[in-house]
Amino acid sequence: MIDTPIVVALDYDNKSEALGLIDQLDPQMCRLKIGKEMFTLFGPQLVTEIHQRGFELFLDLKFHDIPNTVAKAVTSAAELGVWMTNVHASGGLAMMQAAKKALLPYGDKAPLLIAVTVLTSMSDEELILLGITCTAAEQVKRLAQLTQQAGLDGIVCSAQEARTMKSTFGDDFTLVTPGIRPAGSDKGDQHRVMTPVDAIAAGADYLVIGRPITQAKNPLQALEAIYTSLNCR
Ligand SMILES: O=c1ccn([C@@H]2O[C@H](COP(=O)(O)O)[C@@H](O)[C@H]2O)c(=O)[nH]1
Repeated sequence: MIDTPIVVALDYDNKSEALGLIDQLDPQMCRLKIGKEMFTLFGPQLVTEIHQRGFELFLDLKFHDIPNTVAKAVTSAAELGVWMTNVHASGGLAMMQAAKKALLPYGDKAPLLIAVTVLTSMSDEELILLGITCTAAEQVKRLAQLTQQAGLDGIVCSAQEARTMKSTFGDDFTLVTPGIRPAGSDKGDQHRVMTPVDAIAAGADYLVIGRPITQAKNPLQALEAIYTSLNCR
């Protein structure tokens, strides 16, 4: 039984480099995530190689399409045996319901299915450019409500929204939070950020952490420092 909130985001264009890092990591200390870049480059074979190394995997492909297409995509993810996968909540209620229904035959072997609300790179100002005139926090709440109505397991949001999400949607509604930045680290393209310790205190269930670990001089040391700061030991 793995009991760690850390999910390391592997955004590499080089498979050997990614496997080199994975081979230093302990599956008890973190889960792994691959997204559009690595899955497009290396495909299901990479999923197999990660599973062979004993890690649970979040397949972060953020499906967003018509219901029939998304249902088939999440079925394909389930066939790969991944731990978690996701869709965009803005794909709508019918799309999310179709995705959820597609996973029913897998029973307790189904991946956790979560929905992306508002990307952590986005600010209130960027939402206005999309014609969304409420704040990011309000839009997250609206999409989380739709996600819960569709019966999904939880959402991707920023840790800044975590406290309100837990109190509104309950403890069983899983919160996966990227945009995690240890104090002093570079925000990069992330806008709604929080430190690992504050994110857990706010109620985040899983912390998705990429560059603060993968781009660190010593990635293993960076991961261990975060793990220890969370009192996981
Ligand atoms: O709202 C979202 C949804 C997904 N992500 C993904 O998480 C990681 C974050 O990486 P960092 O290097 O720690 O910024 C990345 O793979 C994104 O695709 C997100 O950041 N925000």
